[in-house]
Amino acid sequence: MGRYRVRVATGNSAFSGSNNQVQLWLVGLRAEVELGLRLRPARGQMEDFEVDVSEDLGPLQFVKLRKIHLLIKDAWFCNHITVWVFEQSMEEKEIVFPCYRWVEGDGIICLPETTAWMIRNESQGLFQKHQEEELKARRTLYGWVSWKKGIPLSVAAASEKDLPLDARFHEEKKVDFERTRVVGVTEIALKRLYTLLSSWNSLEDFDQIFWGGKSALAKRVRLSWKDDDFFGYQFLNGVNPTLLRKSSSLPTRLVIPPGTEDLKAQLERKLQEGCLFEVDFSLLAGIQANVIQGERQHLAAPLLMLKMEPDGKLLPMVIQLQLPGSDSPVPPLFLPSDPSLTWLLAKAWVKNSDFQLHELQAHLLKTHLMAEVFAVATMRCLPGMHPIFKLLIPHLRYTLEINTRARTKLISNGGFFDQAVNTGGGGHLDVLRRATTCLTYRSLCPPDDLADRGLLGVPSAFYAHDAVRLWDIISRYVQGIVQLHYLEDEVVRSDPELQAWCREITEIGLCKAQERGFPVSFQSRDELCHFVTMCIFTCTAQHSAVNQGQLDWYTWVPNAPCTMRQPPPTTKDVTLEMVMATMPNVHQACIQMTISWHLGRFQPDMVPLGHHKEQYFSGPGPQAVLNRFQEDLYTLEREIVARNESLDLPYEYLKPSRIENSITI
Ligand SMILES: CCCCC[C@H](O)/C=C/C=C\C=C\C=C\[C@@H](O)[C@@H](O)CCCC(=O)O
Ligand SMILES: [Fe+2]
Repeated sequence: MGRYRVRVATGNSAFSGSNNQVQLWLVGLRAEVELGLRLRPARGQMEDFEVDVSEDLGPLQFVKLRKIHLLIKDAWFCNHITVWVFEQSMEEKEIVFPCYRWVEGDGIICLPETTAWMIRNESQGLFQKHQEEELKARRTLYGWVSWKKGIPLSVAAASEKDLPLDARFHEEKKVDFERTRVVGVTEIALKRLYTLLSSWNSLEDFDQIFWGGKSALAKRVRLSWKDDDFFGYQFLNGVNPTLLRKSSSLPTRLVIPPGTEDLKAQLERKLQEGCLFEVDFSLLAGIQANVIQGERQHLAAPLLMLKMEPDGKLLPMVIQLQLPGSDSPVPPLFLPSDPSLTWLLAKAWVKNSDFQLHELQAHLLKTHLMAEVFAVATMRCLPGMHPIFKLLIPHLRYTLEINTRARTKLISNGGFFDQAVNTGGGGHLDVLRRATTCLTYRSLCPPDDLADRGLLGVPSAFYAHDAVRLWDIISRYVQGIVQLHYLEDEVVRSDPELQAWCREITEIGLCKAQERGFPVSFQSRDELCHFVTMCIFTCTAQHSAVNQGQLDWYTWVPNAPCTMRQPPPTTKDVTLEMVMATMPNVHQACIQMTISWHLGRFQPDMVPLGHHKEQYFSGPGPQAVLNRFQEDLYTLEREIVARNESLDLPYEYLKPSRIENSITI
């Protein structure tokens, strides 16, 4: 018995309130009571009321709530329920019941109090029963499907409309996304009209469509894209810093034609000096090129060799556009000393190939689709009261919807890839399949990946430096939360939901990825922390590193052509006509600009890394860990700002204030 003050907190997004009435119960260890209230929750409001309860409820464990509709069902977004207990001669005690979900229909929702997982064994099995019922319902809502064979599984939803309401964009995000899409389509139409009668036979003609959404750096790209150091810089700190690696030997595919022995000597000298680097696009070899409006597109599978200069500049040394074949002549090597248009076209082929592997491997597969596997497995295996659910859920916001939209708008039949990209038309799916076969756990963990690629400690590798710093900060945050809940390794080993989550990701979502280093169980807190750090890093920092740069590096189309309309050159005689006949046509270029702007622009409702408002945890321990996380991020922010002040090209993508807390675009 006692007096209780109850606070009902409703979400702030549009339509979060409800005209339906809400009924509440308090459930204690010894009894439960229906509060007899009928409130209509208002958007953005916290509504308090007090009740006297005659029964002895015992320690509160759940709040149950139900929305009652007479005529119209009006979904309610409940943030949380907070209860203060005033008991005889005891100070008031605050108990929080997190929700952060839509309450639909008229079923009863059960909210466990925030520390439930810690006391789950002292609750006469009530929490266990609740968890089982919750996961049974979640497995019905979140199903797996193989969208295309050979790539990670996705959420079972033919379009975003099929997703559960809790996985959907909130109104503000949806309106902004749709508005931007309409602006983009309109911009394409206007640019097509504007260029209907214009020439398209010089590289400057791309200026005719270079308006609309673009960044200051995009304008710099337009001026500097032909420069070799600007070209090399992008493999370290551009939109795709994931392919560059330090050479440990001359690549076997690099067949040196007769008469270019001095080139071989230069390469060997740089190799000996430890400053030879390479980017190998062999993954594209043999991929079927797209046919766009009846016009066959073309693909290459380049190898780029670069040298790291003492001043930190990365300069291209040689480009081989195709793999040598036993029954074909030795492929020509393109050099900086070649005629300028020849060398420019060779570099354009490298950047077109980089566009394919960036968007399909680095961006879609290694961030979006990985995050989707984490999201579906989390919803299917981890109950809301589980500490790893609470740790991860803020970093999974909106990902299922943006990925479902990608499958219906970008990589779908007739989508962006089919319309304007030379791997479109099915080749893009083969690239995804090949990339999936070489998707290793190590490649998703920067300390391992950058060590394997020889990029640790390289002064001008700003992505590498910032990625390792962020990994360490996120790792400390994860360890802080894990150590509060798992007091020894045995608790990890004996957590059935956690072990099921791990298996669901590796064996189901990633299609038996244990052969590629992914775990099928966690034997220690360290193993758990490493994996969860990888999840959060992938959903936040890594996506930021490969997403934001689309606006800067892809809107000046010649710098990263989305398609190539003529075959790669096989001689050094390249004319401007050949270059313009190869580069994307006006329509393809307009689509590239629009998509790059749509996907790379700053999201108006973005939540910066570590600054989600939802409070899934309570008590001083988790709050102290989160506070430390935010402090560490702020320290890194200041470090990056200071470093960037001395740079001609500041590297901004891993500034914590610019990293979104989940993958939403
Ligand atoms: C290929 C890599 C993409 C990674 C995922 C991406 O970030 C997800 C995006 C999801 C949906 C994007 C839709 C964009 C739609 C409009 O910009 C587009 O329709 C504009 C005009 C182009 C066209 O379709 O005609
Ligand atoms: Fe993205």
